[in-house]
Amino acid sequence: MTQTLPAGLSVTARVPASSANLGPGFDTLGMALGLYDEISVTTTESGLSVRVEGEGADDVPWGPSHLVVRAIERGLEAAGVWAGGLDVVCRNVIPHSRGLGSSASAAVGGLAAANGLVALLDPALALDDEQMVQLSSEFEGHPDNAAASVLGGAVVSWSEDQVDEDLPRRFGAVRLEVHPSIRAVALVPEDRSSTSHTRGLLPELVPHGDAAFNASRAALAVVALTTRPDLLLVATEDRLHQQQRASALPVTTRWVAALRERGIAAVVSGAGPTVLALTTAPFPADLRSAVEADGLRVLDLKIADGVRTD
Ligand SMILES: Nc1ncnc2c1ncn2[C@@H]1O[C@H](COP(=O)(O)OP(=O)(O)OP(=O)(O)O)[C@@H](O)[C@H]1O
Ligand SMILES: N[C@@H](CCO)C(=O)O
Repeated sequence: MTQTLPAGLSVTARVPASSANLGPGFDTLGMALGLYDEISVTTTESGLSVRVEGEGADDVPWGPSHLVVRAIERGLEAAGVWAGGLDVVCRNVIPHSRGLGSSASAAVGGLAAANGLVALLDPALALDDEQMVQLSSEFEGHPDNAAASVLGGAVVSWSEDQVDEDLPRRFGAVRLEVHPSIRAVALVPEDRSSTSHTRGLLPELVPHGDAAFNASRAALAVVALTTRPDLLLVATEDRLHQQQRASALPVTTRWVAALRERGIAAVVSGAGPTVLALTTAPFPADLRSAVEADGLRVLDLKIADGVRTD
């Protein structure tokens, strides 16, 4: 039986950005980064009001097609709960289309806000982390980003083959506790890049040798991230997607190579164009100046916990 949320309930979800792939873990590894969007939702008697502040405010629709609104509705539907009306305020900090998982954060934030409202009505109806990973990955399509924003830390995520087209694909993820000495630095270009465009550059088939190369590095990445940060440079090597996307990401490719030459474990963040550097030492001042002079922002970011609501 559908239950109705009374007007006047409010929640705020604080959802981290994420970086997918981490080099060799294409469509699998991810990490939550301490750059947060905030989504406040209040139930009303009727109607929908949407306000967006900050990143993307001029680009995203302020109505029912807004990603966050669709995710809130999906979250309420999954819990079997209905709202007469909603007042939604998005305070966005995560840059859009830069490889920092903004669309997954929007999906996770909307679902978490809905879940927070559901919990106020009846905690027994609220979704657990496993269901949040499933729904957000289904909704957005990239479990490596979505699971990182749900669970925090670093994640190993996976999707199962879809055996029945009438049933949703199944997704799963586990959180890894990142070694406390590892810090993340994001080099964020001004230019945007579309995930669907750079995915289109990937070949249908890959050589067996390259697949084996990446399997070893992805497995090693789990070790390096959790207990052996000294192995990060070798553990972040990739042969499956970064070079294949290089023609669309010339600035990114140049900085990944320059940082790696200096011994810093740099990778393309998600589908780019951001560069993610994982390091146990402070980011060198000369490199920081050179990157900034090239027009990229340099962000020192914490490895974040997952989405929170209050
Ligand atoms: N907070 C948001 N609110 C509404 N729409 C959003 C929000 N964040 C992202 N989007 C939508 O998602 C698009 C970006 O998705 P895309 O997958 O290309 O990049 P990304 O998620 O930022 O990066 P990546 O998936 O490579 O890490 C934006 O252009 C916008 O349409
Ligand atoms: N694994 C996905 C992440 C997109 O954010 C890709 O690289 O296309």
